[in-house]
This record gives sequence, C-alpha cells and structure tokens, in this order.
Amino acid sequence: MAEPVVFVTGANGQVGFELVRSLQGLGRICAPLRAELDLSDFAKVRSFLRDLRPNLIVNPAAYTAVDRAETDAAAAHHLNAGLPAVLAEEARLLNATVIHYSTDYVFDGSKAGPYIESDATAPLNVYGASKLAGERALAESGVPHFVFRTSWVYSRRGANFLLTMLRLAQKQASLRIVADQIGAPTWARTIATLTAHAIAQGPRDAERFAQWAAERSGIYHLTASGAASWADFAEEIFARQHAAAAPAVTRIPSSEYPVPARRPANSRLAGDRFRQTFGLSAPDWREALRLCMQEI
Ligand SMILES: NC(=O)C1=CN([C@@H]2O[C@H](COP(=O)(O)OP(=O)(O)OC[C@H]3O[C@@H](n4cnc5c(N)ncnc54)[C@H](OP(=O)(O)O)[C@@H]3O)[C@@H](O)[C@H]2O)C=CC1
Ligand SMILES: Cc1cn([C@H]2C[C@H](O)[C@@H](COP(=O)(O)OP(=O)(O)O[C@H]3O[C@@H](C)C(=O)[C@@H](O)[C@H]3O)O2)c(=O)[nH]c1=O
Ligand SMILES: [Mg+2]
Repeated sequence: MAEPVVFVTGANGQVGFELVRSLQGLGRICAPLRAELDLSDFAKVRSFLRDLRPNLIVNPAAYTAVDRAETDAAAAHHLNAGLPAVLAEEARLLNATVIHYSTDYVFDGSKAGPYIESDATAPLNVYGASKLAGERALAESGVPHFVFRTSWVYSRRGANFLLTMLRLAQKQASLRIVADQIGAPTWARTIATLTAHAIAQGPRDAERFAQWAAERSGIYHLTASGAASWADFAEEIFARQHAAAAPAVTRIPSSEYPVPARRPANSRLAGDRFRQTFGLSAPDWREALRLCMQEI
C-alpha cells in the first residue's frame, strides 16, 4: 500500500507550523512555504497539486488580519473563499479529502449560549464573511471534507493576542482591554494535535479513508474548553508571566476600543459534535495557556 501524501498550506502560520509536526506519521508531508508556492496564484496551486497528487489537503493558510480585511476585502475573499474552492475542485479530481479551518467570526455573537455547528451564521466583518464563503465552497463541492471552526488562536509564534500582551507588558504599566467579548483562547498546538488524532482514526487505505471522511463530512467546532473575555485572557497571561512586572488591566467595553472591524460579543463554540464523533476533548484554555507559556 502506497504511503499517503499530505499537502499542508501555510506551514509558517500558527496552526500550519504545528500541523507539519503533529501530522508526522500519517503520510509523506509536503508543506511548501510562500516562496515556493504563492497560494494566491490559483493556476500554480492547481498545477502543483496535479503533480503532487495528495490524498489529504490540509488548509490552515488564510488571510487573518481582521481589521485590514475591512479595506482589503478582495484579497481576503481571494484567499479565504477562492482558495478553498480551488482546493475542493482539485480534491475532486484526485479523490482527496480536504481539511479546512474556519472561525467564530462567522457568527454575530447575539446568541446567549455556546454556538452549535448548525446555528445561523451572520458575520459582522469582512474577514468573517470571507471565511463563511470558504466554508460554503467546501460544503457545496461535495468532496469529503472537515471544516474545523476554532477561535482566538495563539502560539509562541506569529501574530496573536498572547505575544501582543507580552510585548505591551514591557513598555506599559497599564492596559485597557475589552471585557465584553467572550470566547475560548485556543492554542495552535491543541488544534493541530486534535486534527491529527481525528484523522488517525480513519483507515490507512486512501480509498477507504475518503469514504470514511465522506461519512463524517461537515463543520466541527474545535476550541479549548471554558470561556474568557479578552481581559480575562490578558490577566491570565500576566498572572503566569513572572519575568516582568504585570501591567494593570483596566476592563473596558468594546465601545471604548475603536477598531475598523466589528467583533462578536459571544464567540463561544460548543465542542459536542467533535467530542461525540472522534471521542476527543480539548483541554481547558487555562491549562493549554500554561503549557504554551512554559515554552516561551
Ligand atoms: N488566528 C486566529 O485567531 C484564528 C484563526 N482561525 C483560522 O485558523 C486558520 C489558521 O490560522 P492561523 O494559523 O492563526 O493563521 P496565520 O495568519 O498564523 O497563518 C496563515 C498562513 O497563511 C500563509 N499565507 C497567507 N497568504 C499566503 C499566500 N498568498 N501564499 C502562501 N502562503 C500564504 C501565511 O504565510 P506567511 O507566513 O508567509 O505570511 C501564514 O503562514 C485560518 O483558517 C484562520 O482563518 C480561526 C479562528 C481564530
Ligand atoms: C491589543 C489590544 C486589543 N484589545 C482587543 C481588541 C479586540 O477586541 C481583542 C482582540 O484583538 P486582536 O486583534 O488580537 O484579535 P482579532 O484579530 O480580532 O482576533 C481574531 O482573529 C481572527 C483571525 C479570528 O478568527 C478570531 O477567532 C480572533 O482570534 O482585544 C484591547 O482591548 N486592548 C488592547 O490593548
Ligand atoms: Mg488580529
């Protein structure tokens, strides 16, 4: 039996970097960086995939600059909606399965409790709308696929709230942080590890794997468990950071932190479907944060 071939995008990003590590053992991994393959050049992406012939296409690459997307909508849609559509078309030709990532920002945040996968979407910003269009491209393609919706991703690398807070702590004695947006800060490694554990449950044989994936295709919420506001997240970061004096956190409403993109007040995602389908549960956000910060 031939070894499966796994194509991973965005290997320099928070989740992609971890996926290249966590997917080891599940196949031969091919993870070109931007210099080797510009993902916005769809003709190049298509010919790359036709040469490589992967069994699994894993796509954590995205346009993730939420505020910039408000004035750069075409680029956000090109990568977040156009690329998944292209990957799905190529996957159909190859009988491959697509694993894709999406966001809490597909919701407007008006629900009282955690969102389930079938709840109505209504993005408040361009980034969220572009990610929703990417989800839909996969759903409409009919190819075997998993869309893992996650939230508030951090890691020791890349652009994220954890590193922003650690940087600001070095130059400011106090910080004003929004306390009326609730979600689950999620470590990139948790997402990558649980992706790998889920995929490893499928059969090794490529044809049977595609059948297995087709039977389970759809959206799954995959975040840390528990919930926090951005202010709670900041306070927990500073409580764990012993090197420098912790800045004082002033809890403010979103209205006092003007930014281009609106963000949902409630970003909580219920993880029941992922748990019931794969028998896997994500750690509490505080525990994952502790483990991540041990590595910084
Ligand atoms: N970050 C978050 O808080 C959240 C993220 N998500 C979703 O999770 C997934 C992973 O996010 P995350 O790891 O944080 O994303 P990052 O922004 O950390 O990484 C995205 C990667 O995509 C690459 N990329 C972007 N454009 C191109 C291009 N034209 N050609 C080649 N590579 C490109 C970037 O490359 P380069 O490094 O060269 O710029 C980067 O490595 C995404 O789908 C995102 O929408 C969901 C919820 C929360
Ligand atoms: C730096 C800073 C931010 N904030 C607020 C602004 C915002 O509401 C919140 C988080 O700011 P960020 O810009 O880090 O977050 P943002 O870029 O909106 O993060 C989002 O990224 C995309 C990719 C996703 O998919 C989402 O799940 C989410 O993680 O914290 C403060 O209140 N004070 C501060 O000093
Ligand atoms: Mg951001």
